[in-house]
Amino acid sequence: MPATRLLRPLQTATRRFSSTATSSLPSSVRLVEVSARDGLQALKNPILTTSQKLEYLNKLTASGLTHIEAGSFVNPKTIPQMANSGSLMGNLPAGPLWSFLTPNQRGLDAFLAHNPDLTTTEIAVFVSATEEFSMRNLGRPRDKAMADFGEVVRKARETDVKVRGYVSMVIACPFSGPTDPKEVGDAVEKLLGMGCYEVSLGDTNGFGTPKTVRALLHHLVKERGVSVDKLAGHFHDTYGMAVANVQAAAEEGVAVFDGSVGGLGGCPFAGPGAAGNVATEELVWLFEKQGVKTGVNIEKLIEAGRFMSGLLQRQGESKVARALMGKRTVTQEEPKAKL
Ligand SMILES: CC(C)(COP(=O)([O-])OP(=O)([O-])OC[C@H]1O[C@@H](n2cnc3c(N)ncnc32)[C@H](O)[C@@H]1OP(=O)([O-])[O-])[C@@H](O)C(=O)NCCC(=O)NCCSC(=O)C[C@@](C)(O)CC(=O)[O-]
Repeated sequence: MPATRLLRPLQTATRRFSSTATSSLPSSVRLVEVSARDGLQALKNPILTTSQKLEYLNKLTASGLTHIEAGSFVNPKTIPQMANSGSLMGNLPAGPLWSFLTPNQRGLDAFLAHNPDLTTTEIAVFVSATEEFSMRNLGRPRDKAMADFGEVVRKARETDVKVRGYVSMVIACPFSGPTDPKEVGDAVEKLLGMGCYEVSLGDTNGFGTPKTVRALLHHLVKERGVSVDKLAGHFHDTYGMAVANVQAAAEEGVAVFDGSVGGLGGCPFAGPGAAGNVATEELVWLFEKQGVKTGVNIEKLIEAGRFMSGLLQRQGESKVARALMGKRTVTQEEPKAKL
């Protein structure tokens, strides 16, 4: 067969792929930085002081991030790293929206007791799509957790507190296997119905693949009519699939993604080996290289990651940060590329 005939289908396929991939991505995304909560919560030591955390949060703010989870009002005996979350309030830098995880009414009361500026702070509530993880993470069955959070959100909304929602184990659960997308849909609808402005879909153990992520979003958006504007992606990178899953979700219309600088973290109740979120550096690189605006300066973000690595005395997991710090990406055009 002549070479031109062999090339033609390939060129057509490439054209089709490029136009689909770029046209279906949003023009900008909002990144929600969770390293100061999800990233740190599993670490028993070193426990970071309030001033160390504030210095880190200032560096994150300087990078241009506009939405940052700063801490949680949870049991300090099980999550000692979050015990000083309240002391951050009042000293948070101007600019971002600051989020605090609250597991119950007591968490909301503690949040309010620290006189938060309600124009720049919010709480986040969290449920599980699976019964087993609900018991481990919240000590309550799903129905009870949802009913309790219904009251928390009602009271929060009465006092004009914005509430973000999370659903964990949206793809699969290490304790019960694959998650039925209908369970996720039920939880998402209940959280939105009670007054959460957005629900972040937690692939807590990183079991997702682009195929399962697309199937979940298809169920939520196409079959149940959930507005994609109300959804965020929260992908852990346990199996190295998080970037691929983010790309798939973005192509399905999701435009809000949680990330953790340096890929720090993991839920302490999600079983052994639960890894951190997709590194925020990877999110910035992935999107900016495809012309999708993040508003984040990657060099300043990497500087924040270096600072955190120094505090924790451990290397970050971000390949992008490592490449840019070590200038391993050197190609003909890369050194001149503006990031
Ligand atoms: C789940 C509860 C609240 C059970 O709290 P409970 O139902 O109230 O249970 P309890 O009454 O048996 O209380 C247990 C202990 O927690 C204390 N307590 C209770 N509530 C509070 C509070 N608000 N602030 C401070 N202390 C609290 C309470 O005082 C008691 O202390 P003790 O008497 O044993 O000394 C508690 O065990 C807890 O705070 N656990 C930590 C949960 C947590 O932080 N999980 C990780 C975050 S979720 C996550 O990472 C997933 C996510 C969001 O990232 C998305 C994803 O990746 O999928």
